[in-house]
Amino acid sequence: MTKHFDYPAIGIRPVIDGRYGGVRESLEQTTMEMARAAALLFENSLHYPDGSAVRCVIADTCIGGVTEAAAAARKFEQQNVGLTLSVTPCWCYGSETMDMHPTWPKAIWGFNGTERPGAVYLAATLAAHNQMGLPAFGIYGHDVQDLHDASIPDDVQAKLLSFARAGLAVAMMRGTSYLAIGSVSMGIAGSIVVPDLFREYLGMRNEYVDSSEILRRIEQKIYDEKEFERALAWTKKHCQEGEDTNAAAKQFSREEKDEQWAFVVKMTIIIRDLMKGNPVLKEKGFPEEAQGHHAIVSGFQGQRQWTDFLPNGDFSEAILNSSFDWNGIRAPYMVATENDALNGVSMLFGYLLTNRAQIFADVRTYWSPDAVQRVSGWKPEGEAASGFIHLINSGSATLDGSGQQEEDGQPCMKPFWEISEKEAADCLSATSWHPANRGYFRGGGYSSKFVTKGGMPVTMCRLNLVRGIGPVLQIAEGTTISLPAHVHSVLDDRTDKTWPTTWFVPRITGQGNFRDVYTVMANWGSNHGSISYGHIGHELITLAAMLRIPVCMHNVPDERIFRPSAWSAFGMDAESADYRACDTYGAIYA
Ligand SMILES: C[C@H](O)[C@@H](O)[C@@H](O)C(=O)CO
Ligand SMILES: [Mn+2]
Repeated sequence: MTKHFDYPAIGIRPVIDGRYGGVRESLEQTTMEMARAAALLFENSLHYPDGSAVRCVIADTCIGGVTEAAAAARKFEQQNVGLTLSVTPCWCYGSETMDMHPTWPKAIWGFNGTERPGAVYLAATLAAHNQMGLPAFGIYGHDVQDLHDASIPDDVQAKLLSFARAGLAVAMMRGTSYLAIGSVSMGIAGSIVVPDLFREYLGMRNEYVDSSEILRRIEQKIYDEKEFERALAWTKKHCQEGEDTNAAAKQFSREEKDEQWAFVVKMTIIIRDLMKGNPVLKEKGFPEEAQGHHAIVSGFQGQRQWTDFLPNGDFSEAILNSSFDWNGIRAPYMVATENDALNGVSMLFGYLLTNRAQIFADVRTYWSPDAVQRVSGWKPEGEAASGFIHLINSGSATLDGSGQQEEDGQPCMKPFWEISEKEAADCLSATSWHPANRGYFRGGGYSSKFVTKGGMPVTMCRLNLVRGIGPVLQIAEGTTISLPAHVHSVLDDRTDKTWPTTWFVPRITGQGNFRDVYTVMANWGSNHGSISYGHIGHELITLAAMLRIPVCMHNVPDERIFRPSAWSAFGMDAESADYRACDTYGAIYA
């Protein structure tokens, strides 16, 4: 487990007018109070992936000039700060006080007052940031506040939190790894793992193990055997086996099926250990294996060499991506099926921004209203009136995606520490585990089947690599829907009905790639998408700007979009400005 101190902190820089003899003294307290208020907001609102409160580090003194700026930078380095917020209620000296760290995401909150001009410092210092190629986010309130008003207005809070969530995501992924287990799955471009992307844009490294490592660990019992017994008993009790839809001649015997259950449970423990390590392995004489690959996200190739003769990874991927297992309710592990690293990164973005488990899915079918009516006799209405998209893939969809958790009577997916025992149990009850379709998976295994409850606000995203541009991100906010039972059956049964299904309607704007539901699907850049609970498109946009990844398609309203101040110097067409700004600054770790 990561220790709390290992998570990066938010560094807070109280910036002040350096003139002693009256001005500085009169502002010391107000400035420090602003820093404390920001820290309190972060600590009370934001959590690390283990559920603990976010840590803030405030500079020891107000920063009135370069010496104090350097002292703050030194303190921040020592205390594992990963992003900074400068706050000030007054005029101070821009380039003399600014945060000049080359990679920390930065923001400045300039108090919108008029007794002293914090917003003037903000503008002056943003100009310095832009002149020096160190983009920073600018924050100041819409309404003028009185100098001693210590409250943080709602609009300022929203921007502070968006900045902090995205900045923490940047900081938390840096220094971790993507673990590829196996290689390229069925020619899927996203599983051609490109190390330059990880190193230059995300600050991550790539680890690679051959899938045979899983077999070795199974054969040589390199796993916690006690945990395995516990895990198997739990699985037998909580994971109900579903109908075997294979032709009778292709069905495995009961004995073979039971062996496969034991196999996939071991695989699950082993994939987790490969990612994170496990001290029990050291006690068993495997100190190297005990360390793990420091992986914040992984992918399992599976198809085809592995699944052509061994049980598939569906159980392992689904359980690891969920917020619960035989060890209770716990943080999900990000595991991409088909080793689609680009979708794995998309999941990681959604996860780090929300602390919620993610649904990995094929973006499989656009169902037009006419097609639905033709095959089911039902004319789609309400949210389904313009058609919908069938999201479905065996494996990596989190069981949290069944929608059995609730907030205010509505289905939702929660951070693990808010999930009740009953909600976890309900997700498991809503899921059946079917012997894998042997046409695809000759070696068997078990695929998770659930149908996502309608009514959840969700955001689908996907990172693509485009030769000549680099990475681009696409984002579609929308909602899950429920279909009338008979319509669901007709549509679902035409596909791989032993896989988890989510019916998704993106929010349509009538324009561009969001002209209609069909156009969203037609412009999706790959076979996969990652689906996060909530409408987090604006936070993905802020994160993408920090990483210098342009957003090629989104349906987020303008008023929610928050990018570094420099972006507005690239012109008034937001999309084109985003592309040129990302191109100008380049990957942050290049
Ligand atoms: C079983 C099949 O090979 C599926 O896994 C395939 O359609 C995909 O998921 C492609 O993304
Ligand atoms: Mn797929």
